[in-house]
Amino acid sequence: MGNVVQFFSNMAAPGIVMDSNHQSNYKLSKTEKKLLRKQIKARHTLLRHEGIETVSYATQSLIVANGGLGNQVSRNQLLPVLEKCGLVDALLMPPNKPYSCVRYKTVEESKKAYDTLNGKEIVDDLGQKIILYLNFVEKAQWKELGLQALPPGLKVIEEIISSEDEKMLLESVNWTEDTENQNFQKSLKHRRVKHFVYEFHYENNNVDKDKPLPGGLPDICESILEKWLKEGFIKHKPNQLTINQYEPGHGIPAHIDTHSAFEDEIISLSLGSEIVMDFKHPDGMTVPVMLPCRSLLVMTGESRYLWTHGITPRKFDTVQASKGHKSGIITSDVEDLTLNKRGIRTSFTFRKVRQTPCNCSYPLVCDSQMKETPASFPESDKEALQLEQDYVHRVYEEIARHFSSTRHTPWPHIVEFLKALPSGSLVADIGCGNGKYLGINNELYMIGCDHSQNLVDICRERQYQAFVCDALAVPIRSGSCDACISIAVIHHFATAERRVAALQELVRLLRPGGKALIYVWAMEQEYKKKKSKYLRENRTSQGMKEEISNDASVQELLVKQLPNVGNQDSAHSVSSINDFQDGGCNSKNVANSKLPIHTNRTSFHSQDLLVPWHFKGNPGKDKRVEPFGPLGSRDPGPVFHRYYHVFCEGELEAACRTLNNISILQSYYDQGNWCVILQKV
Ligand SMILES: O=C(O)CCC(=O)C(=O)O
Ligand SMILES: [Fe+2]
Ligand SMILES: [Zn+2]
Repeated sequence: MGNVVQFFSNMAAPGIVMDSNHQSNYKLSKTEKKLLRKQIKARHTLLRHEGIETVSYATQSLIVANGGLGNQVSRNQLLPVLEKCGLVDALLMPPNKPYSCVRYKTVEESKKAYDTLNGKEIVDDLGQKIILYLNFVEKAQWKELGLQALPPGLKVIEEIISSEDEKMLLESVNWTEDTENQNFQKSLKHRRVKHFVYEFHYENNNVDKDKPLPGGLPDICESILEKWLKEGFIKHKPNQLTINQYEPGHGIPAHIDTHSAFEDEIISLSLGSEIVMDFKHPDGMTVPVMLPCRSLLVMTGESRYLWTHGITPRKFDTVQASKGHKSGIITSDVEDLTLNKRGIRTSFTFRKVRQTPCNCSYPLVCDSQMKETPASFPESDKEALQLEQDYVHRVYEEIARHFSSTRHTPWPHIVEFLKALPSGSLVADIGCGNGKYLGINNELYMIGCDHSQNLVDICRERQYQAFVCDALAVPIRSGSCDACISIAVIHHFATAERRVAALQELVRLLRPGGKALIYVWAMEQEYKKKKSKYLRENRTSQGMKEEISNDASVQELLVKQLPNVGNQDSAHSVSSINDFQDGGCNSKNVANSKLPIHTNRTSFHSQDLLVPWHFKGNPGKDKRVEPFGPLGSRDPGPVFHRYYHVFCEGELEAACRTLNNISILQSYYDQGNWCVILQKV
């Protein structure tokens, strides 16, 4: 039970010398052979269960199997052992994992550790003996190691009930639909459902708290729940039950159980047959989890509130072939996968109906915390900042990994600019995102910054220099940069003053003669009779296409529009935008103070708007069959909205012209963007 894996049973083995380059010049003793076998087994287990690839040549970093927090080995115990072999640069100990990762200052030191610590016995926190097995890895990196973990807060408890209880529970379900006193039962397109105590309405994903159904929980459940509570498997007693029955080929669309309807802990008992349930993070990561027959799935915290869960309608599941792997994640180890024919699965999902609004830490997916008012046009600097925080900063933080996965092709004109800079130039990328321009020209010293910590983390994982900061206050000394780039950043500032301030900040960084390249999204998506790639349908073209492919699937969004409470005259920032204009755009956007939601792949109708970011699942595989999302949309992933101010022709140039000490070297249109190259004089 629990998800801690003990890699190997303990065995008494001496610390023998094993050279990583391998030793065929002498015969291994029986004990040495056994140790070698165990060490190789550790490599396989790391790969299969954790997706960690070890390497057969010496590097600075080692994975220490069995030396992990999940094995009750504390840092205090492990570090001194490791330090006997050399200077430890870093020791990563991921939570609940039966391994850790150590990086030495030099390869010599890590080789020494490999040679002397393999098979070494240490004593864990509970006084038990643990044997360490070490293997080299390319890099010590916790983020990468974490990819194959169960969603935080998720547990699968195997064999929670006996086969007799399982039989009894299955027999207690009366699926006949005729009697009056039947609990609310429906045959949905892709499964049968029955509710107890409160009906769950799939139309609005909520329960009617004032209208409990006649009869309570089935008696047999009452006693089982009491037992689980006593044994500590669950923290509170549920008061609602949904029974789902899935024939092979049935499924349930990916969804998050409505926050406002139920408390934190949601549990589901699997009966009759095992099944694979998919958990998805809004960033796009999917974790398939095997739910064995007679196991209890416990979803709490992040796994309950932020991740969606669902069962793909299909007749076979891809499962781990290796014996002994019952519950838990299905890894993508192609050598260990097989097909498993589904049987009829009946699940008992118990939940506790919530009486007070949810105050979880995931406001972006929490219906209790959703803003009553959609974003409106800012009427003060304070409101502008709030708008940027809610509709730019927070959103990028949440979507960072998914966003990054759609940002890989650098735009040619920007590459050209960077390649033309003299070698040795110091260049700052202000709003660097995932760092896709930071490695374009190795002759430059490039440094990136972004407001999103998660995006900066991605840059650092790629070995780029990046830090978190606000583009209005960049902690770089004035006049120190030979060049700056600002790609798709300035359009996220919500007032003309703030956009100018962001431009001013770029200029401040430049030395006299230094150049800045600025890109902003254009209001005109059709220019000189040519539609931008954003408007064009071609989904396979290269270049900037990938930048918008994610948004492209989104059609009109059904977003509640509030009555217009805005005061048109007060949108003073917009009039100042219009002061900059050379013409062409009008101030339509001021007519209504609430921000319109843009329909992706269509022309813009307003300069200030919200652009949806839609988490897209795996389309072929994961067809949704019932409306499940909060807005009745087909996609279960949350939709995030990013604020944009799209620039009219001449507007960026006009904004630049308000700055002192600059000259505009070039101004052009590039695939739906207005672009300026300016120089500090
Ligand atoms: O079948 C299951 O285990 C889960 C059912 C479920 O997620 C639900 O009814 O909300
Ligand atoms: Fe659910
Ligand atoms: Zn919530």
